[in-house]
Amino acid sequence: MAIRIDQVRDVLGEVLQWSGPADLTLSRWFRANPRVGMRDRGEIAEAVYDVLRHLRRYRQVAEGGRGSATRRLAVLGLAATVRQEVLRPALEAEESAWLTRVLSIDPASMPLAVRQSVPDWLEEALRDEPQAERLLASLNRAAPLDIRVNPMKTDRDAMMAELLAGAPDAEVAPTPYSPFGIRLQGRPALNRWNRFEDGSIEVQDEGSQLLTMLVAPRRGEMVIDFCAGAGGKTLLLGAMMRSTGRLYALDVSENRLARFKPRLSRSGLSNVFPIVIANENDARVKRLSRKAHRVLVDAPCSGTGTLRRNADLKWRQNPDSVQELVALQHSILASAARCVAPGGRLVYGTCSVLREENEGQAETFLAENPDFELLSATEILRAGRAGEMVGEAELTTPFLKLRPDVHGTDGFFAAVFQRKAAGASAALAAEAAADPAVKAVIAVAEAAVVVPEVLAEPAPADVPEVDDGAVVEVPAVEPAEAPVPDEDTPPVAPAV
Ligand SMILES: C[S@@+](CC[C@H](N)C(=O)[O-])C[C@H]1O[C@@H](n2cnc3c(N)ncnc32)[C@H](O)[C@@H]1O
Repeated sequence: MAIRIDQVRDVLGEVLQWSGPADLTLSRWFRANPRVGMRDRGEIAEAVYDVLRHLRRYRQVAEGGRGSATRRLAVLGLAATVRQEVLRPALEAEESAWLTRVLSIDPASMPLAVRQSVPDWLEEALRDEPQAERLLASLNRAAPLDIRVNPMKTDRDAMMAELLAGAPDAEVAPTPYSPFGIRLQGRPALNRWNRFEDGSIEVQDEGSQLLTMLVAPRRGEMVIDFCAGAGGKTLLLGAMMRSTGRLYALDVSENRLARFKPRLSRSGLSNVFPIVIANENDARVKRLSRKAHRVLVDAPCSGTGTLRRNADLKWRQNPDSVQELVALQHSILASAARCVAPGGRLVYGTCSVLREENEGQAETFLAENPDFELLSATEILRAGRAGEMVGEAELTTPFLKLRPDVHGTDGFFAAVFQRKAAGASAALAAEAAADPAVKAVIAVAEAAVVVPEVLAEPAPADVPEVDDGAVVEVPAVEPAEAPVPDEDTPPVAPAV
């Protein structure tokens, strides 16, 4: 344990420089210390993430201690994540007495922002949310691991049965809302499971799955995933389209799209076209003007909904960086909207819990784009297979608003817009009518918005057989080697 304290202190020394995302710094440290075993890595990571979650409170209570401030933080992180009888023998008597004193401080005596360890700007932004403290507390808890089955290759029941056969002690449950999700608690021993490798499953938070389901693409459509990143949502979109039609996966990041390619080849999809764009106004985007039935904007955002997994984000963001994101989101949304065919659907989503990135952005969009109208996200989910699972009280606004304390997902927001098919300005209508390609698209899009969602469709008979070939090692914690997760779901917590 004495070594463990030093290890956590060393990692914190690097992570608290804020030179990059904590998970990357941690990976770098593990690579530089290859003799640290898998179990030890897990313990180090847990203590480091605990400190990042509770940094402000720990710093305040640890102010009075002696010795290195980083060591004090390391001891507090370990006190929260390993058993006291393991930790205490590694502490000097004075340090142990200090720990006892510090642990007895009642958090209720502290201001909200200290108690819940958030910067003032974030507390101010969230204080008027319903049950604000409960929300903040839930963002400080470790998240379970959600995986999503690939409906092109298997189904949830089969995967759950297989999972339980391989790890009977695993705490496994279907996700409550998404029909594609499986939730794993704790650290199940699944590290010899080949289903990541054969594309049957992906790591993806249930909230991310639900956001994607709002797009509800249909077979044969033209769909654009405008901010596809490493393709977490693209893969589900492609499967919902049953590998038909055309799905353009756009992103400005060549690296992220490169990380998407191996996932895409595992997935069994042949309808996806990844395209690197220079920016949201790229000429290739302009060529897609009014052509798409469905466009998803999974916007770059503050990530404040994912603090359970990326606690460092709250310390690495500030009001100015959020403002920059808001401006970028506005510009991306404007360009993406131009790609939507009359009658087509535009879904704007974030993994943020900040109003200005969410409702604020949606309201501005509606004010600036009178040819779009807002659809009810709740109704769309009800029409899909998530329908019977979405309770009345849980999704009451026209937007999709998910929170860890209410839905058990990361914090997500989505707004669904539809470009008016009739009643669009005369100029737009004339332009559309003049283009036979667009005309065909309009007809399909108009049909698409009134028929039941693609999720309600029965699975086709030609679902490929599940390949139960070679078993591969899926290592824990090390993001460079772990299965690539959804962008919103970095692989920091439980090991698979
Ligand atoms: C939230 S992430 C996307 C996550 C991804 N959809 C997934 O589910 O895995 C936002 C993405 O937007 C991309 N991005 C940033 N600026 C952009 C722009 N101007 N146009 C298109 N994509 C952009 C980023 O590179 C990043 O991959």
